Amino acid sequence: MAEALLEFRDVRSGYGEAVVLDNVSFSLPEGGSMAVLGRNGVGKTTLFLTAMGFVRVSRGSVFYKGQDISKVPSYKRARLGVGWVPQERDIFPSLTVEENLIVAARPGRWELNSVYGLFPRLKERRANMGNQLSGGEQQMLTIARTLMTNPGVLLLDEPFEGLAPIIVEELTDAVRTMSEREGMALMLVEQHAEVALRLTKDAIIIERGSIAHSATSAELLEDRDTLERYLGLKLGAG
Ligand SMILES: Nc1ncnc2c1ncn2[C@@H]1O[C@H](COP(=O)(O)OP(=O)(O)OP(=O)(O)O)[C@@H](O)[C@H]1O
Repeated sequence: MAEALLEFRDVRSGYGEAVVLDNVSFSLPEGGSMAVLGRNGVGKTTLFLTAMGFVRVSRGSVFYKGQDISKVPSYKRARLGVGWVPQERDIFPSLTVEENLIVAARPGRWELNSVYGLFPRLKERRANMGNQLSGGEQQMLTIARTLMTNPGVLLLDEPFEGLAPIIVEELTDAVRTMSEREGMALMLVEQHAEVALRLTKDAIIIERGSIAHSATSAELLEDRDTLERYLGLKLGAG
């Protein structure tokens, strides 16, 4: 079995006195990819915030590459390789695309050329200012900036939300290439279960702060009952 890259062991976390996640255990292997599914407000974003250390763990532990990082501050987790792509697009509006990428850069296999290879549209726009980009291009730049930090794992929080279908297609192609061809480990929070399941190897469904179901993504895609029970989804046949 591949070694665990990011692992939650019996994690409880939340805001102040409010417990949001409880009893959460999962293991993302090197090169793995995991969809995090669940209805609104069940704790998906909180799971990422807990992995990043923005939300405190009150029980259990978070491990990265075998190291207990439960008490490691967020900036150090980022430096260790936990790469967070927040829901809010995170770019510098008054820098060009290329400057946005360069300021994020840390040594590793992801550098300007390889990132432009993944996002040709950003190469075309490399001299444009951040604030001259469309929403979809800003989202690409947000992901690309995190890649430039050469993380060990990417945590993508609803990266396709509110984007035009054509852009979603470009972005899903990039995520697939990253994951399947480049072996980049990632976790993906996504409202559209079908999109997420087609991009990942494994999936967990969160319900009221705990993992209600876990399966391979391929299995879950076929498991209409489970998708309907936890996500209220009625997928068409095939
Ligand atoms: N800063 C905060 N302080 C207190 N409670 C919060 C805070 N952020 C989120 N919560 C609560 O934590 C719970 C889980 O929220 P979270 O954003 O993790 O859910 P989610 O599954 O990502 O939902 P969505 O799909 O709507 O983004 C919700 O009940 C929410 O109200």
